[in-house]
Amino acid sequence: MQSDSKEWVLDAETEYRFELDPGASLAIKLVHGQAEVFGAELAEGKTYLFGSECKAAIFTWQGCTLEVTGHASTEYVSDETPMAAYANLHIAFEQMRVRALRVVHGSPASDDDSDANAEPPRVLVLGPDNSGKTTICKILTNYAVRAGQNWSPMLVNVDPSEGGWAVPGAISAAPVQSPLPTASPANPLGSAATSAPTALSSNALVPLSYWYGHPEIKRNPLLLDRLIRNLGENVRDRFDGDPEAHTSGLIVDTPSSFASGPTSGASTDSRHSLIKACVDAFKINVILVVGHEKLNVEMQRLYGSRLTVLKIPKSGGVVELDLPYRERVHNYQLHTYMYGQKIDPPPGISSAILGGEAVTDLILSPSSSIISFNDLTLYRIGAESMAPSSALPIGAARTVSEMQPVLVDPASSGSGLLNAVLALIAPFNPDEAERYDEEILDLNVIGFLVITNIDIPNRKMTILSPNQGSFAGKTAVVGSFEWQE
Ligand SMILES: Nc1ncnc2c1ncn2[C@@H]1O[C@H](COP(=O)(O)OP(=O)(O)OP(=O)(O)O)[C@@H](O)[C@H]1O
Repeated sequence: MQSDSKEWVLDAETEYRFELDPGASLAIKLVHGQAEVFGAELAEGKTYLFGSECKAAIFTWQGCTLEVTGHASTEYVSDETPMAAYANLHIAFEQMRVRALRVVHGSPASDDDSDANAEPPRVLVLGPDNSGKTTICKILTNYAVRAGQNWSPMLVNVDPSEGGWAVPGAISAAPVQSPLPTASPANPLGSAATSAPTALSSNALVPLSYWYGHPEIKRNPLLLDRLIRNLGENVRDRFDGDPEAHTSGLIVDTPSSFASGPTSGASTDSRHSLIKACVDAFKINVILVVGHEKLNVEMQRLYGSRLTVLKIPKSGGVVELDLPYRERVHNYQLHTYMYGQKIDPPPGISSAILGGEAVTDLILSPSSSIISFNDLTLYRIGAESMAPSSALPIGAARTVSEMQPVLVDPASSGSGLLNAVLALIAPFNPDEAERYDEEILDLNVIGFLVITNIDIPNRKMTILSPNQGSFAGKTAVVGSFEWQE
């Protein structure tokens, strides 16, 4: 054992919780027994690295011994966890999947009458700030993937402040085939292949993303509503073409502002319409409300008659994340998107794995290219600062609607493009007759860029992107995220 390592012996159904300071890393080895990090099992004898201010827990059902090296700013063992309740939920969802698969295979109906309308679980997770929504989505997804039935549940993230697999500002969906690791808040849902084809990560996901561009939903709820519906339509298309994949179901992680209006500045109306957008778009049949009595009552009233609304316990381990922390996480996410993930192991640890991969496999080298202003067409959606429609005097019309794509001229000094994060958008419909004004809102993202320099006299700008390629003729959309190395 390393001299600065500590051994933790965990009883059955307890968890070791830790929090890391900026720059600190932690190496955890499962010495023996069984253990998992948010539903993903650890392999005995392997060392797992955590960094970038990660806050997480290693839970054990049967008991285990962990060897922990490095410095955690907070670490303790808790025997009060809601894991049994989450596991019961998983069992209920598993039964729904099995029943749905039986119907797809045309197997004879069992005694169970409900086979007639057997639907896989399509779950919406709601809850206030720091209730552990993302963690619950991850645990339920990981349990499904581990069930040994070849399930690949669709995990959907409609929280634009979170980033998920892409960069913050995007909402996305991906079918998950292998357990999602936890190593850093830079990729809370595991790593995606979008960042670069050279990312040889064996378990990289291929998410479908749409670009909202802002952290807060109140900025443009109409736009978010439309993007959620677009994402839902895409997911449904995928399911229609593959009824077996459909039986794995889906799990949707939402922003806290769907649950708690006043603090987030989101009106009750826009909260409710965004929840409804999710329920419609993903044909939700189960709503999970994490530890919030009032919201549970509200959801029961609105949806209780036609779908299952369940209140589930919040874990005492969930850490309150303040605004400066969230901003640092946005930076980690963008850095990871461009450069891959690098966590220096604590002294004395030479071989370790990061989220299931060898550390060196996760390093990328982005490309910086100078392009002409004419190469890339840039848009912003809606006017730059816009009061919600409801705040306009009655009868007043906007000159620019929330949904209108507005061309951005890099040559204008107030373009706000320096250091801006841009989403590169899939090509427009090649058939001119099929084109329409707001088409750009319905196109998915094919990559993200950052403008690192603007040279107005020479009409050129420098673009940082994960991989090389030409931008000529492409379209990108700017939001309110900025990033500087
Ligand atoms: N049992 C636990 N022990 C230690 N840390 C935990 C535990 N559960 C969750 N966390 C950590 O707490 C933080 C908040 O959790 P999570 O992101 O799941 O909450 P959320 O409700 O999705 O947050 P948001 O307010 O961003 O919507 C994360 O850093 C997560 O890793």
